[in-house]
Amino acid sequence: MTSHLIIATRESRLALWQANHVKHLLEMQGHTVSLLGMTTQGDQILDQPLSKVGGKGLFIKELEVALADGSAHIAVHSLKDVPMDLPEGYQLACILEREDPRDAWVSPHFESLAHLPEGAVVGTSSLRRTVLLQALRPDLKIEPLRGNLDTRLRKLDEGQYAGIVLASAGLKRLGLKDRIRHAFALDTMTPAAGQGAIGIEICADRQDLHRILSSLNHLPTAVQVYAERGVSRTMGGSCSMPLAAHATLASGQLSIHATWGDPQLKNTPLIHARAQCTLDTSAPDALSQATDLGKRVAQQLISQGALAH
Ligand SMILES: NCc1[nH]cc(CCC(=O)O)c1CC(=O)O
Repeated sequence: MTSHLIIATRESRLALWQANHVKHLLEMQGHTVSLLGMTTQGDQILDQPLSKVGGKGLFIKELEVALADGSAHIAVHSLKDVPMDLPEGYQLACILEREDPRDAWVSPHFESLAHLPEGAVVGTSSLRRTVLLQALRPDLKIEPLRGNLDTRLRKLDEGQYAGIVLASAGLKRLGLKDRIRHAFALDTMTPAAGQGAIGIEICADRQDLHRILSSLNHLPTAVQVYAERGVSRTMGGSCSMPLAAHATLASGQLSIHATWGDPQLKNTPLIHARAQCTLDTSAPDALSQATDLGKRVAQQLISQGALAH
């Protein structure tokens, strides 16, 4: 049976690209789909880092209200912006195949971090990117940079920064791949949990929508990002914790690497942990096995001195 589906989305160019991508996938299955564009608090408060104004939930609350009052059926999110625990009554119905999860170095004049002069200014408001950059180049001056991708690129082009760090996935989706000087190595600029993946949220009581969306679920991506999110959940991670987690799945082995940095940005060394397990993605409990692996890696971080919230 086909349905008419309304997608709630933020109105940044990246959010609209992602919503239109989901629209297209659903239309290929015979559904008719329209978009409901919305502005969220996260889009409006631009003068402060997210870690100060209340974090990830800010980008999705208005969309959840639209789901609850029936003005939309599904909400499309960058998974990275979705809190670990959704409010009561909401669930993630599916995870789409992940784009490049790596962070990208973007700079008009400098090929890489190694080419930056002593004390150069790098733009990012992410605590994770800040501690990872400081570990690579303690001399750099990290300055805040917020706004959607176009805004951040404009600020870079105005000359306020020698370079900035952005998610490769967003740049590629918006046709801005040429702005990427190089993608950072996964083991030194480890991405945020879920980076590059798209998650679709529904009201938990809508089994009909769950069935429709389950056909869009990409299981290998789902187990990887559930493992990554397992780390964040166990650490009580939010944007106020410098936490990185990246999982890979190859030949039935799920491997994860997580990094924790001091949120006070003291020059304490980063804490790393790794773990792996064999995983049959077709097992009914594959996602909870993946989450458990993430939990295990988080406990290793904690046993080495990382502070959970
Ligand atoms: N925090 C904002 C945000 N949320 C998702 C992406 C990029 C796309 C993705 O990770 O899926 C970005 C921009 C960035 O981090 O550069």
